[in-house]
Amino acid sequence: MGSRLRSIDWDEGKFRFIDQTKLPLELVLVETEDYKVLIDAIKKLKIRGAPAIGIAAGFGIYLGIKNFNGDDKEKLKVVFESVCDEFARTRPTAVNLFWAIDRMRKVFYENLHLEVNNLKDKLLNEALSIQREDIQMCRQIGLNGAKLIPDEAGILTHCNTGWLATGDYGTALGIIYTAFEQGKKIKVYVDETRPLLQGARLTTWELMQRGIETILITDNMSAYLMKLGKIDCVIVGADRVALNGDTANKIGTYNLAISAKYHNIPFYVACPTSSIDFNMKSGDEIPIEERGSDEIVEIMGKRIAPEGVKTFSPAFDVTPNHLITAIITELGIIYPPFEENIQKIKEENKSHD
Ligand SMILES: CSC[C@@H](O)[C@@H](O)C(=O)COP(=O)(O)O
Repeated sequence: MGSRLRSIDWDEGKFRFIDQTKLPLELVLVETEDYKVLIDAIKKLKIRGAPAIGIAAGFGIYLGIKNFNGDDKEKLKVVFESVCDEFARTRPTAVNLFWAIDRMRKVFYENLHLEVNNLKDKLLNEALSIQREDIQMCRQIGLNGAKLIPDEAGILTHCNTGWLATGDYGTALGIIYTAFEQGKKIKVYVDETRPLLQGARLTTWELMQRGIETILITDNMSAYLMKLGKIDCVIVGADRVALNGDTANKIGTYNLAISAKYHNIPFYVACPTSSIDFNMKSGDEIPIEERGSDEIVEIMGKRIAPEGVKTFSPAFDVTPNHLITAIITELGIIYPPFEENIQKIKEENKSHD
């Protein structure tokens, strides 16, 4: 473990994570060598946030084959593929999960000729690289995006995109942290983010620990705050960005983008390039996760709606590209026309393969 607490980490042969469902009331650390614990943690949002899910899947796939005995490669392939499938079925929207699974698969098949223990080592190294690269990408996103934050800005953010949701630092929150470290006096308005309250529980907790001025609002207050002139920019994260810039993020992001456009306020998306789905032409193709009715009819386990009420609970929405001012990545700030400029990033990515 490094000197600073991370939401997910690899510590002397064990995977360790903060159970985010318990925050901010309790800081519970879970240590495991069982990949099934990670599958359950991702499904239940104990580990959450697109980059964090991808990193967890990398380590989880390694743990899933770590105890494989013998040298029967055909059997090993079957176990490996079934573990990958289990991770792929946890949550459908964040592309970082599938990106990480693809990276683990590539390393597995490229090294299948090796002795099984060496192959396992290669997989662990790849998981560690995914984690290390995410931390570097977040740091760079922070530096790139902080340039867009004016001094004394009122910033509105949604859901949680901080160190809890990533390898470290965060994406949208990483930008806020960097601007703050640069001495900018900022105020951050945090949407509570129903149904699971990632804003109220997690983002406020992170920001207040850093001493940043934090103002919690309920999700239905944002348009009014914009009208009052309190918001200079909106910054959110992303679970999947399509080639044309359409962006899936936590449900409620689309409302914010519409309100921001109406009030002429810049609307920024911050994400690593691992959140860009270079195979998806537009946001219409992005699979949107639907979650159980319990998350709507209850708040923190307490029932608030009548028994038998029907619910609809999409976990994400898609913000169309024309509502987005810029997409801030580790490789730089992408402005419209997104189609053309994301294509350029794709070419750059290919040359790194
Ligand atoms: C850096 S995290 C970016 C996104 O994953 C985040 O904004 C978000 O929508 C998370 O949703 P969650 O359902 O909490 O995993």
